[in-house]
Amino acid sequence: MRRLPPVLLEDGCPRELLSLIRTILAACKEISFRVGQGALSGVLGSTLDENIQGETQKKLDVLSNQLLKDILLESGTVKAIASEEEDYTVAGNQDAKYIVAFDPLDGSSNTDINSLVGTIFSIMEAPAGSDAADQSIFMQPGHKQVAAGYVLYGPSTMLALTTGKGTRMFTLDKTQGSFLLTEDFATIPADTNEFAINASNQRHWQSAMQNYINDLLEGDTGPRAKNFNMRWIAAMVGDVHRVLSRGGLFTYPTDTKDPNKPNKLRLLYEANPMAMLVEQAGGIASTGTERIMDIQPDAIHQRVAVILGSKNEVETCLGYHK
Ligand SMILES: O=P(O)(O)OC[C@H]1O[C@](O)(COP(=O)(O)O)[C@@H](O)[C@@H]1O
Ligand SMILES: [Mg+2]
Ligand SMILES: [Mg+2]
Repeated sequence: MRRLPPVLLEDGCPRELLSLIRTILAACKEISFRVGQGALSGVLGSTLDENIQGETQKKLDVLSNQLLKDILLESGTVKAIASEEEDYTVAGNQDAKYIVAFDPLDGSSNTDINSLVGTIFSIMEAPAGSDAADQSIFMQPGHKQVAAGYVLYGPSTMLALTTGKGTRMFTLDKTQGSFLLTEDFATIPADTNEFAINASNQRHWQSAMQNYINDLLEGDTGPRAKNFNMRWIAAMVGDVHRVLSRGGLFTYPTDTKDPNKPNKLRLLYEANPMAMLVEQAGGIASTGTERIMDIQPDAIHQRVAVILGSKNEVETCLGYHK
């Protein structure tokens, strides 16, 4: 089985970008080890702190963030970082070419139940001549990403990665510490009979999503004339992994549950990297009204509605939003 560096070099991936990706993966291997140790690691449970978004930080959120931040900044491979767990961006090496936005631990409510979690990352070039300390260097639409990926800490630790040449899956061989290529070009089937949504929010959804989900639930006796299955992992990284593996529609739509927070998922380090992975595997990623990767961000922790996955099913869902 092939290791990651030769696979990426063959694609024409610049050495500086490869080096940055390997640095991120070095931190992820450490996170994988700590997550795998579970209760033995002493880092299950919550801290007494909240992040800038008002969410209680899990000990593993803080640890994962610290590992990624320290390794990235010490390596000199990155000009600046933005993280879910950092209030503001953090300046790195002024001379480095790339900037990285990451969700150090996605699905952190799953940590205490030994269920799926992962790290999501998005890499862009810093604008020429920009200042590493300038927060606005991250205000670029997702189509500017040069690479995106996640590491899923599941029964096996897997990396899904794209540098714009398709989406590939690697599996961490823990006996030698290398990510080995296990699926060359992931392809999301255009049709599906599986969807993922947190249905407990149903009464707060907008009418378009209400109508779409109602029609799915009516199964073969309704307008869709087929039965659908539902899954919800409560970790976007796990739900998107399933979509990349066997298709499906995943959505976290706009809702009115909390008027100050109409959307849940964050654009820079959740929606954009997942959108790039999904599009590179033949799927679609939209807010309901626009392509996620065309959104011009205006804040580091900006949130967006997400509807992604199998092309034909997402298009059907988008039809309800017109
Ligand atoms: O609590 P809910 O409504 O099930 O939300 C789950 C969603 O929240 C998230 O866990 C948010 O990510 P974090 O754990 O990084 O804050 C998504 O991964 C997931 O899709
Ligand atoms: Mg997350
Ligand atoms: Mg997180």
